[in-house]
Amino acid sequence: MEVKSPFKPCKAPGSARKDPHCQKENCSNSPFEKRRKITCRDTLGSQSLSESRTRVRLALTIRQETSPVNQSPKDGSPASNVSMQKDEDRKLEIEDLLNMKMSGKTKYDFKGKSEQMMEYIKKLRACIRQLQDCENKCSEEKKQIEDQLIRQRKDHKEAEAILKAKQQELEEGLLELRQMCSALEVKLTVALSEKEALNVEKERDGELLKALAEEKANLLEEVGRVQNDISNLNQQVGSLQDLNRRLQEYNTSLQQYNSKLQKDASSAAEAISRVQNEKSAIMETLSTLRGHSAAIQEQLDISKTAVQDGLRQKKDLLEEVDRVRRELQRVLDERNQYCAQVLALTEENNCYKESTAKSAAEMEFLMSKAATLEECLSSQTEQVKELNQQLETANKKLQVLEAAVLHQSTDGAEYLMRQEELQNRLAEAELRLKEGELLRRKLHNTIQELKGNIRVFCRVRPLLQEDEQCDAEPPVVLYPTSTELLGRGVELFQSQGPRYSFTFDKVFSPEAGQEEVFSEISQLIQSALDGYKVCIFAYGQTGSGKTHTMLGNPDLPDERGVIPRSLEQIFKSSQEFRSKGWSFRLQASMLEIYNETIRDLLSVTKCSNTDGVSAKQYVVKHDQNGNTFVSDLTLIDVTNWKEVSSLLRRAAQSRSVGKTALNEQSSRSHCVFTLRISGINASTEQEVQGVLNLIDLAGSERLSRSGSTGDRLKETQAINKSLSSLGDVIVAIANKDQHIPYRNSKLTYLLQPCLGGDSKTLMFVNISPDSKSLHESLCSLRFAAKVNACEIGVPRRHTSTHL
Ligand SMILES: Nc1ncnc2c1ncn2[C@@H]1O[C@H](COP(=O)(O)OP(=O)(O)OP(=O)(O)O)[C@@H](O)[C@H]1O
Repeated sequence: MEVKSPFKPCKAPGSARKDPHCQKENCSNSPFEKRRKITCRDTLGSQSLSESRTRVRLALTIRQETSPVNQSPKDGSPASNVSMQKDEDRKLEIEDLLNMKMSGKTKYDFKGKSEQMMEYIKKLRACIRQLQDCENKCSEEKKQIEDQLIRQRKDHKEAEAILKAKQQELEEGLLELRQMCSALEVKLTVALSEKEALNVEKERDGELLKALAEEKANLLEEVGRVQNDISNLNQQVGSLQDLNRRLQEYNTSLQQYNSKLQKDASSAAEAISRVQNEKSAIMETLSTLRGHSAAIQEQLDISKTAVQDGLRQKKDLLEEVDRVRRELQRVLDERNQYCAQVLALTEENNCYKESTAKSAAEMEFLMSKAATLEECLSSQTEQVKELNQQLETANKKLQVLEAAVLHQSTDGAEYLMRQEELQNRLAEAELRLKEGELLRRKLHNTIQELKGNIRVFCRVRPLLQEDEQCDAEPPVVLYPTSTELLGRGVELFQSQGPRYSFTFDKVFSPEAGQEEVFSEISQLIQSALDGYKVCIFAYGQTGSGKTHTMLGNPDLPDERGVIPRSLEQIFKSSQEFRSKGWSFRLQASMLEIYNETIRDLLSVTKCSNTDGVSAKQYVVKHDQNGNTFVSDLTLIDVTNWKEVSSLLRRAAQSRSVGKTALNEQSSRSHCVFTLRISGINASTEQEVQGVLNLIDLAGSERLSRSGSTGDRLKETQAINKSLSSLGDVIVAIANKDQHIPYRNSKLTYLLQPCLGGDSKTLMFVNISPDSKSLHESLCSLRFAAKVNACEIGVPRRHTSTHL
């Protein structure tokens, strides 16, 4: 049975209202469309009632789902609860409506069923209206929600903008923080490097502390020894009191002697200054005289050329006079001839006159001839007169010239006399100068003898390699400029560290050249010729310039060191002394002490075994006169520098050198050059015996700094041992100990007469200005200061006279 729907039928599927949310045509998903479809089908009566019910149920369900009231059931407000209740009731109502069954009185009670159906349709319509109302409400609610959504989006956008601004602010803050962070990192690295530097400093301080502790221990030992000595001395006090009285008497006499010596010294100093003043005055006079002499010499030269010109003129005039004389003679001869002819003619004329018989023509002819001859004679006479006049003038000229020559000669003689006089004065001044020099030398020796100290010169070498020069550290060596310390003081310091000041007899800065250094010691070298023992040694760390100072470069005149210059001076002076009757014999020897073994550097035979150890056992001996000998050592007579130069070259080839961390070519041994000087004066029979010892010691650096291993380590240990023995000897001498440990090393035993005896000793302490060598330089300067304070014996001249 078909049920006719009261609703208008659907026209066509295409004319159906479209769901604004759905793009597809005939989309059946929207609740509105679903509901309309249900209506259409009911109207058409093509669908079953149960299907219509299902559709209404579905529409109801969807409505419930899309209802904003149903979307927030949990908000718990009373209004929402009431609406939910209403919805629930409506749903139940609709459910009941949908479940309702059409039933007639009979199976064919269509009327009853139709009425029921109408009723049912009415209810359904009411339902639909309600649903439409609901839907309208829903769309209103939706609109509200959309407005709300727009507002919320706007709020969201604003919030987003605020957040963005905040984010930007935060990013800027972050950037700032990052910059701060990097600055802090830089600060941190600086702080770390400072910390490292402080650690290094601390380590150095630790080393210093260690050295001080060692020194302290030594001092404590010393104190113990001194205390022992004191107790011994206390025991001896009784016996010494007696001695003391006698010593006091002796002391007074010594004091008197001392004051006398001091007076002598002051008078000697005065005499020196006087002599120096005199010397400078003499030098001035000498230079003036030299100026005069040069001017006179010039004048003399001019006079000599004038005299020579005069003589030449005189010679010319004499030649002229001779020539005129010869001419005169010739004219006179001619005149005589003419006179004779005239006489003969006159005689003839007389004869003719006597014999008048002859023809008048002949007579006339003869008369005319006589007249011509007379004319000729008169002209000849005039010529003679003229020539005589010329002769007279020439003679006068000659006289004038002779007078001029005579005058010039007297002037020349005068000049010569003056020159001779000046030369005599010059010779006299030079003699006085030499005498002054001799006196000065004598006084210098006296002062040095009175002083009785080992003299110490400090030499600071220039910065060498590029890395030394590019060192960022400021200089570590300073030279005080106060009048008192100028040229004598030296200071070591490190930035923010303490300052160490030292004073020596002379301090040479890096600018001082080899000549300047030698000029300060030339007097000392000279005293070797006067019969003294002279010892000069160079001490310092490796690479500080010991070899440069002692030897230098013998092939370059400006670079020659102490050894070549000393020998040149000795050769020159010994030649000069020859004129005073002196003749000298000079013998050179050279040895090195390597690993506590002596090696002869001038030996021509190769006498060392494979280890470089000499097969010969060289033994050091001292005789009663304090002379030192080394057995089997080669002694070579030398007479000039050339010979010495070849010896030095030979020795250099035999020397033990090696490479250390501090010097490419390091001397690994102590090298001793000795010149024995024996002089004899034939006229006075006086003899002198001098010795010149020039020593280049091996480097004094610590083991750790030398970077030595293996053989080098052994060498360094041997070097350190001998140098520390040298220190012990010096300390013992300074302390005036009864026992001086000379025998502790070959070096000290060899130098015994120089250190404790009667020789003149000078020590060069060489230091490097490099900041890395500061500690080594400090050790060297401390050692040198100890040496400077050390009083040794009074130097003695070794002379003898055979009468
Ligand atoms: N006063 C100076 N002027 C210029 N150069 C110098 C000076 N002193 C030293 N030198 C140079 O320094 C370098 C090292 O010097 P030298 O070899 O004399 O040192 P050293 O103390 O003898 O070393 P070592 O103990 O290792 O033999 C050399 O190249 C030398 O020419």
